Amino acid sequence: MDIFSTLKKIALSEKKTIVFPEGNDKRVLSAAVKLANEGVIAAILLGNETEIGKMAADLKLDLTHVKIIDPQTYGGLEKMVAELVALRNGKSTAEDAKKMLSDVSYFGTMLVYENIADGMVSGAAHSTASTVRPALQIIKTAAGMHRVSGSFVMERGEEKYVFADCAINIDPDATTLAEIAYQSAQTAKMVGIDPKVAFLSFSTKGSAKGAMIDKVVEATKLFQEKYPEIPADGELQFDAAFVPSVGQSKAPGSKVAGHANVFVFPELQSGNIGYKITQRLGNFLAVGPILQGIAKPVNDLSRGASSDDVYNLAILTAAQAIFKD
Ligand SMILES: CC(C)(COP(=O)(O)OP(=O)(O)OC[C@H]1O[C@@H](n2cnc3c(N)ncnc32)[C@H](O)[C@@H]1OP(=O)(O)O)[C@@H](O)C(=O)NCCC(=O)NCCS
Ligand SMILES: CC(=O)OP(=O)(O)O
Repeated sequence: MDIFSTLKKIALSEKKTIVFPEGNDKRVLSAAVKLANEGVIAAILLGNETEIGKMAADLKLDLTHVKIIDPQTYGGLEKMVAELVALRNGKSTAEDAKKMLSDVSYFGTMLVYENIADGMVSGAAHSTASTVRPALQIIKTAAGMHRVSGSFVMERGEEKYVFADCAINIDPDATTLAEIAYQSAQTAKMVGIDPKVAFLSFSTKGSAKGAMIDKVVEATKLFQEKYPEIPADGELQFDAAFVPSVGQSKAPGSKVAGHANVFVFPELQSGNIGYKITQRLGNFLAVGPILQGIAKPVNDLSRGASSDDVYNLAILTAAQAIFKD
């Protein structure tokens, strides 16, 4: 069974509420309505009811099963402002908080914070930075985690992989890289992949030298010390990590080289470029960025996302909410 059919079964077992701040985006509206009509989630759309109603009529969508909240007329706004001020702990005044909440990303994130929604999916029309910053400030990291990161689940037929960090940490240090690898291994387990983690580089086992490679070697060592139960190796070039014959020749004796399924990129440029090449040239389904290491599920979309991508990411978000309980 493909990953998303499995996750959909999980999501159907306990209906979670997902908020979609971009309620007036056609891709988001279609996906949210479809999921709500199928009974997979309870959907909250943010936006103006009349505008969303018109769009739904044009798209011939039935809004019976979705809830629309208009942030402009929301009755709980004063309470939300007070909560946000308290949460920001001296960093934002009531005036700042009101301004922040006029941004749907902040408003939606606060609905998750207040447990009105179990998770949020946004980013089809907003940059990753503006989607994710509220989550970092309000929801914060999960217990024991220090940084939130962003992975993609890549799927093509029977081939299933996790790529990270493709979205958040611009130039992680070795400690953060090791934490990203742990979070990615957890994401892999959630989607039914038995993780084998490769710390990627342009060097395999000392074939090149320099500070960039030292960081990857250090991250691998930290990870292996902390999580000896999860197979991991580095530094590995992608071919050594992925192709069994190349892995054997470049990293003989490695249990991971040639068989990796969780790919940890050394920094964000390679991670973001790497997933987009795999998606666009390799025709892989790319679902994410999935925020990892965060206390509650909030997930971002690429602005290039299709309605199917929104649909899949919302299913994954609902499954994350179930796993967290
Ligand atoms: C994610 C990102 C927006 C955060 O940047 P930022 O808002 O400038 O970060 P700041 O340093 O101002 O931090 C804002 C808050 O988030 C927290 N934060 C930042 N990065 C974090 C991370 N990776 N994990 C957890 N918390 C983080 C900070 O601690 C801070 O919290 P505070 O306000 O309570 O003190 C930034 O790292 C970024 O732009 N990343 C790349 C996004 C991108 O373009 N990706 C490519 C497309 S997917
Ligand atoms: C994940 C990602 O690259 O997002 P966007 O395409 O919106 O920048």
